[in-house]
Amino acid sequence: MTDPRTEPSADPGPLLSVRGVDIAYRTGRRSRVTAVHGVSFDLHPGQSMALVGESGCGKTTLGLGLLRLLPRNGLVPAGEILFRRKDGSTADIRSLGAEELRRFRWSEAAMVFQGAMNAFNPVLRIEDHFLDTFRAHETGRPRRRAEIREESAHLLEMVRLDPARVLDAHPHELSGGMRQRALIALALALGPQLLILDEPTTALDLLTQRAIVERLSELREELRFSMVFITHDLGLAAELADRVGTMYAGRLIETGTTRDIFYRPRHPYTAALIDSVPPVSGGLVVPESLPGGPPGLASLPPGCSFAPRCRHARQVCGERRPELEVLHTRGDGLSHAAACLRSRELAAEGATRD
Ligand SMILES: Nc1ncnc2c1ncn2[C@@H]1O[C@H](COP(=O)(O)OP(=O)(O)OP(=O)(O)O)[C@@H](O)[C@H]1O
Repeated sequence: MTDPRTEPSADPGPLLSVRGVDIAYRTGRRSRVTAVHGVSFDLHPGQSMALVGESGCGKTTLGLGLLRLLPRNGLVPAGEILFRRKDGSTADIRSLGAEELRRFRWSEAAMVFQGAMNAFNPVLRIEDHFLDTFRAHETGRPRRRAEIREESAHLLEMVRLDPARVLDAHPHELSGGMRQRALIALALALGPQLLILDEPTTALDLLTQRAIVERLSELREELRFSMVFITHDLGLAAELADRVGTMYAGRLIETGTTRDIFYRPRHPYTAALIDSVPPVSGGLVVPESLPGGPPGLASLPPGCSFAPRCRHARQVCGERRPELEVLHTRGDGLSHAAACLRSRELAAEGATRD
């Protein structure tokens, strides 16, 4: 578990500032479902934020929406996604034109998806993927192929792959772990300031997962990029992130430092999520798994979406929807906030974490 950097820095403000973002999917000519509701957070340079929550809570939708990579039926009908570019100017990703967006992706922010096989073109060699990426973003005179090959080799070495073996291979000739490493190298090719990773290691065995996660952490230290890390795996979140955001039914319902979330969760859902993970070591503790499932997007309950499953819910919870409320103020977007009407009361009773 890493601690957020506390020393004062020359931080010129957030790299990414997400304000009141809604993301929806069209489901018919006149119908749509809102998969992400009013999400706001700031991500400062060099920070790593994990987004956690059960399947279907909107993590992937949020990640895709931030870089405008949603499928054709996806849209971002509300909010701002402000990003401070390398030249110091700020862009609202929501309003970038197609060409600006093309230049923005890879060079400012890149995404690594789960299942690297689908991200590669099966008929192209790995070298060709690097070549295409570099060429697509060239502004001046085209660089020589040999020069690009050398740079690609360096990127592959960075993720601990042997370029001699990998550059000339087709994606199917590599193992899952090697493909995922190659994808990370490709995502880093143009020196992005932000990397969004969606379950990048889920399909891999534990040892491979661990090696990739360790390398990612080291690279983040070396290259100082920021990271949004989408995962089901709370262990990975604890290891890779200095901040965690819990999502439930499309909303961000708690955010804080990794320490806040794991040691002092203030939303009963976060607490239940943590309790549902069996401890790696220690005695026989029966995990208190969460009863029921998240609500359907089309039939969200009034009030707090978690209330029907919450053992601490009172009548008011079913009537009034809680906003994210700051419980502990810190700079650099590291405040601890929870969207629970009873969070202070429960904390005082010691009920959210005992
Ligand atoms: N292309 C789509 N069209 C319509 N609805 C979609 C589409 N993609 C996702 N959804 C819906 O949006 C909601 C959020 O899905 P999303 O994949 O973002 O959740 P998630 O938290 O990333 O889940 P997982 O961990 O399983 O990937 C789900 O209810 C899902 O059914």
